[in-house]
Amino acid sequence: MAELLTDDQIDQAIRDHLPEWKVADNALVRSVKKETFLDGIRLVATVAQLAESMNHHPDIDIRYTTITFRVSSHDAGGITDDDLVLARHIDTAAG
Ligand SMILES: C[C@H](O)[C@H](O)[C@H]1CNC2=NC(N)=NC(=O)C2=N1
Repeated sequence: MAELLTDDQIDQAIRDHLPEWKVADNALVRSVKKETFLDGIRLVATVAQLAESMNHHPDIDIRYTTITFRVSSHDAGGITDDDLVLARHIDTAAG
């Protein structure tokens, strides 16, 4: 199981690599606004494949064309490197 990151490590990672993300309730959170509902669903499907390949899964909230991803390591009870990696993959998929 990946090690929990410190608040400073998380803040540094957001500053350096994940500027679209914020920390809320011990998780990384980002919303993505797509042009259409189906564009959003396609993004969800892409992220789902990535998550399965990593065996690390985001919480996903779908509201019309806005998709919100919430990423944390359930087993570790907070934010780990696995979450940073998944967040980077989500950014790539989101375009
Ligand atoms: C049994 C299975 O490998 C675990 O439950 C995996 C599944 N996906 C997961 N996803 C996330 N975000 N955190 C986990 O701790 C986690 N654990």
